[in-house]
Amino acid sequence: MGSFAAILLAVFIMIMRRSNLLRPTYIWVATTLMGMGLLDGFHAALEPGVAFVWLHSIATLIGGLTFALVVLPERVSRNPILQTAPYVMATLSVVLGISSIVFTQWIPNMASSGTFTLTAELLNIVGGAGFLIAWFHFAWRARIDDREERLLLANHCLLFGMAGILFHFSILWDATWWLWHVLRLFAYLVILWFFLSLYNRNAKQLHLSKKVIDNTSEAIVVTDPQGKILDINDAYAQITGYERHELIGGNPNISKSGIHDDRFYQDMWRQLLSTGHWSGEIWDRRKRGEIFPKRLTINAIRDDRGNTTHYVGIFNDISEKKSDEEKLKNLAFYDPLTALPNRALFREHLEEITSTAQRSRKQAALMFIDLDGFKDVNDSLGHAAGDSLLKQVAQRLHARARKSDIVARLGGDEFGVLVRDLEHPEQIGSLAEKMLELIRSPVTVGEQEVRIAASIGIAVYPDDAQTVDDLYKNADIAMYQAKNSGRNNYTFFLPAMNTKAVERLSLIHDLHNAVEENAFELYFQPKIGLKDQRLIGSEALMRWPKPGGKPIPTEQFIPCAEETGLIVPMGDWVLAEACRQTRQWNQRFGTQLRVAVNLSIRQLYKKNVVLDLLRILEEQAFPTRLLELEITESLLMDDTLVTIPILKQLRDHGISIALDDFGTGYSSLNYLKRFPIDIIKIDRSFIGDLSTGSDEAAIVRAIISLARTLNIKVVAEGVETAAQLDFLRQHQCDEAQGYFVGRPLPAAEYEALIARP
Ligand SMILES: Nc1nc2c(ncn2[C@@H]2O[C@H](COP(=O)(O)O[C@H]3[C@@H](O)[C@H](n4cnc5c(=O)[nH]c(N)nc54)O[C@@H]3COP(=O)(O)O)[C@@H](O)[C@H]2O)c(=O)[nH]1
Repeated sequence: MGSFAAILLAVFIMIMRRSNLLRPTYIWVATTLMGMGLLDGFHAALEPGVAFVWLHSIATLIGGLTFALVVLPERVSRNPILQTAPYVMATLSVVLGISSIVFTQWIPNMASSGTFTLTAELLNIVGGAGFLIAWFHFAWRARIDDREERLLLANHCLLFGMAGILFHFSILWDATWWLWHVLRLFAYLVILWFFLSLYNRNAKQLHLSKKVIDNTSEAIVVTDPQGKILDINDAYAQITGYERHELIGGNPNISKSGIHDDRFYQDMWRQLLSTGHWSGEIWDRRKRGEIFPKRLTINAIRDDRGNTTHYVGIFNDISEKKSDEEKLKNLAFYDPLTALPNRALFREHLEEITSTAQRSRKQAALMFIDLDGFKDVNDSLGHAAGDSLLKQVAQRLHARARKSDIVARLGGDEFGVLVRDLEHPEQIGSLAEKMLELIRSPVTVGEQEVRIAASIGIAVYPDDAQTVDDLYKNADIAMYQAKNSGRNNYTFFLPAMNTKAVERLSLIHDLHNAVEENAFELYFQPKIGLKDQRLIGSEALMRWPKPGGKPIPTEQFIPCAEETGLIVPMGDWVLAEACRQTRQWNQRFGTQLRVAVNLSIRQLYKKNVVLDLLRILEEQAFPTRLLELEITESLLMDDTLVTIPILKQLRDHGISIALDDFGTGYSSLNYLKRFPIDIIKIDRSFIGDLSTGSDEAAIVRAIISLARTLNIKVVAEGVETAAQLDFLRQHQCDEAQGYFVGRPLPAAEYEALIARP
């Protein structure tokens, strides 16, 4: 019965081995058991007698020797010749078993006169010793790993080993005969238990692995060496869109996208065959036709002899990752508002274009476009309006450029256009003209129509600069030149501009420092009432003294402060200081002197401008009725929808609004009645020649008379002579200001003037 069980077990083990449920070393155990079982079983086909002893004895010898081989160090037992040992032993067992039945006469007599022969004893002792060595090996190894498994094997070997040692006594008494049989039976049962528990454990593990594979989010496919699909997991079906039955037996190339050429797949197979591994990104096609990227790893599964038995492919759908990467790339290289390339990408293009232009000997041009008045739109209509304006300008520029040109947003209200393959620099001039025209045409922002302009600077490669940095710098310089020469135009870079640009940069730098260090001074230019020629107040004028040098002219630093926006903090300081000083004088001298302060467009377009101005007045305890704010004609006309309500509010609080440089701008007397203006300051260019019959005299007379009808006060600027003053008094001009009346004076000197009786 034991031997029958052993043969069954051996077959069972072989099956388990084939389905990879057992580790390779158990093939030794399986073949040994089969050999022993066969030999033990063959004795059933023989007459009771000596053959029994012979078959049992060689079964013990073969079993013991085979098990003993297990103890050999792995590097020895891996020897190909030794690998065949279990098969040799099993074959030997079959041959010996059959020949023992056929040639019974050859079976050596192994028992006589109630004892075993020496040969029989030796066969059993050697076999038993082999088992005991294996027992010791398994018991020892059980301390290190796979404790339960090895202990069962150890017990099995111990039982067979004891049976071998007890063999000598089995013939002596019935009890030892039974004991010998029971030991061998138990040995078979222990090994049966061992394999059953092993099978159970492995089956559970396999089940678990299958579950893990099926539930993993990565797609897994198993193929045979020829690439035929043997199995897939759920994720594979889900990602590819194919049903399981559509794939099993087929080839994974069913999902080929057609994006990769044959060479790609040939390289993949070459690497797979040589290294057993391939990993990379590949585009495949889902069942419904959609192409998707995946990160694929293929591994070859090899048997003990190194032959590939399967390929396992594992992949992730990386569409999302790819789109995230794309988004990141967009963030890094594209402006999110306008979707145009940003400064970084523009620079890359510039570098690439300049290098190709170098090779092809063609020219390339860089245009820097800076919007004029954008900040004012932003400040007055809000950032959403500013954004909408930028988007529309971007669209217009993009639509106008050629496909080969690059239009980019370089930051804020600054755009760049890169024109490649320039045949003649003149063609860039007409492009700039068209761009200016596009920017100039009205833009609808929300409910409102806005008009802006731009200044364009152009630098040509390689004529104007040989490096990208220099090209940038020179286009920038040209752009500032365009701004300085009146805006809304374009300027080509000229080498002479470089010096001016350096001066300008140094002025901006110094201006920043001056604002931080509060390095400005306030001068006061007296104004008199023409009726009684008494001092009625002053115009506060900013001065920037240079330590150890000449003061920096206002015409130089005021425009620069306007451009950089520094005029806002500077203007706030002027207002506060003018009010503080005038209040002090009024308190000290019991006067009601007024003060006029220039208001820049930047200040006017500042958010909360009214509240900020009122706060400053309150802080300085200065009455609003004594303050005049001077604005220029062009500022008033720039965006009447914005400026008029602000001026009205200021006026409602008692502040007078004076229209400065009157006559130099739009000069339409018609608008005067519509706008909230209290004072007109006739520009000094009209005061120069007031001789009888001159045009200027006629204009001045007309202005005074119109202002009277509109109930607007008139101040004449730039009065330099007594004759001019007389003329103005005769024609009932209200007030006068100019060098004849008094030059702009430092506070102390102006104070002396007030104190004069
Ligand atoms: N936003 C601000 N602008 C300011 C401020 N301070 C000055 N300015 C503006 O700078 C421009 C030049 O001003 P400035 O050099 O101070 O010249 C003023 C006077 O000195 C000059 N003036 C006065 N009388 C005469 C004269 O008889 N002849 C003559 N040739 N020049 C004279 O005129 C300037 C004042 O002009 P206006 O402002 O138009 O009344 C100038 O535009 C200033 O506005 C500031 O704090 N903020």
